[in-house]
Amino acid sequence: MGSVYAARLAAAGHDIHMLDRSAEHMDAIARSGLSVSGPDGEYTVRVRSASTTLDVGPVDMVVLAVKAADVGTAARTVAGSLGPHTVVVTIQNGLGSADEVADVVGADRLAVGIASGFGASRPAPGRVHHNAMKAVRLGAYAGLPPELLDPVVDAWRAAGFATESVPDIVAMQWEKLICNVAYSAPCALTGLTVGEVMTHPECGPVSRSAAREAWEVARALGIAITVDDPVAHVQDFGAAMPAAKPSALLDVESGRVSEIGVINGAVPVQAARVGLEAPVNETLTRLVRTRELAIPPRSRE
Ligand SMILES: NC(=O)C1=CN([C@@H]2O[C@H](COP(=O)(O)OP(=O)(O)OC[C@H]3O[C@@H](n4cnc5c(N)ncnc54)[C@H](OP(=O)(O)O)[C@@H]3O)[C@@H](O)[C@H]2O)C=CC1
Ligand SMILES: CC(C)(CO)C(=O)C(=O)O
Repeated sequence: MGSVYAARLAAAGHDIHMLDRSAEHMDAIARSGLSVSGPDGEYTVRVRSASTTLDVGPVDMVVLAVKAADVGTAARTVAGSLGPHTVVVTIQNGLGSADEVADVVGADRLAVGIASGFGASRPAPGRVHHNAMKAVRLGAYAGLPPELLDPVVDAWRAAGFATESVPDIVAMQWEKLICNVAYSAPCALTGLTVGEVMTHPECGPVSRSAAREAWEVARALGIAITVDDPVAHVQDFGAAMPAAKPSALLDVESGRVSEIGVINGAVPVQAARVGLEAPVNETLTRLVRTRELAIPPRSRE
């Protein structure tokens, strides 16, 4: 996802410095540019730098596009690039990442993003693919003033993202969480794509129950989600990218630990806060973790 963001922002004329711990990906980009294929065809862009280390003074915006387990380390890594007016945008699925980033970079410079309907993957070093590109919603975590948030929103919009500034980031996160719980664990457990889960006679009902359950928990918590029908909500989401494999499935396929704990696993934790249970998401989470326990310890670090 970081490569998709970088490519579009670079194509819109921004100076982009990319940091990733994959030397192969960074070297390929530094050598031949970053190639993107997606709903609007294929293109290759040049970025200012692509490296496994970051040596850039204060920048206007830092985007953290790592998995939930890595946000703390990533936030500490970019400390040298933060000036008094640098906005940090952190974009993860699931719940809890923004709190961790706020502790490191400070709550008042933080914007929280939710990216929806991309289905992104990295087929080869220097190349990324995304199935669709529905929206990037951004909002202030706490005290980020509009004079710092608004130019960030404008820049994402001008780069071609359907970007909306959102006042209630918690509702935004739950609206996406309902979609993710429908596909993350069901796909990770079965190997099915998003579209296959939607129409599957056995797995489809499980996926819809997971979404319904998350929706009920959000309502019990008093979160101001604007979703009236959770099943229609997740079907609209899935219909835009039937061929996509959620990152939880990509992780399981490549022997990595997924974000299941902050996606399906977040639902029972949040349910307990209001005295509820969430057995569908709890069971799905335990089954994904069972698969993950078969991963050799080094990949789990
Ligand atoms: N993929 C998708 O379609 C979508 C994903 N999301 C969310 O976006 C977030 C990112 O997902 P995604 O792009 O798929 O994740 P990936 O794992 O594909 O990309 C993250 C990259 O960041 C690298 N990285 C992690 N920590 C550091 C660090 N400290 N310093 C430098 N590089 C680091 C990782 O390296 P390494 O491989 O070594 O770990 C990896 O190359 C997740 O929360 C995901 O749920 C949201 C919408 C769509
Ligand atoms: C593909 C999926 C379902 C998970 O990575 C996703 O979150 C998105 O593209 O919005």
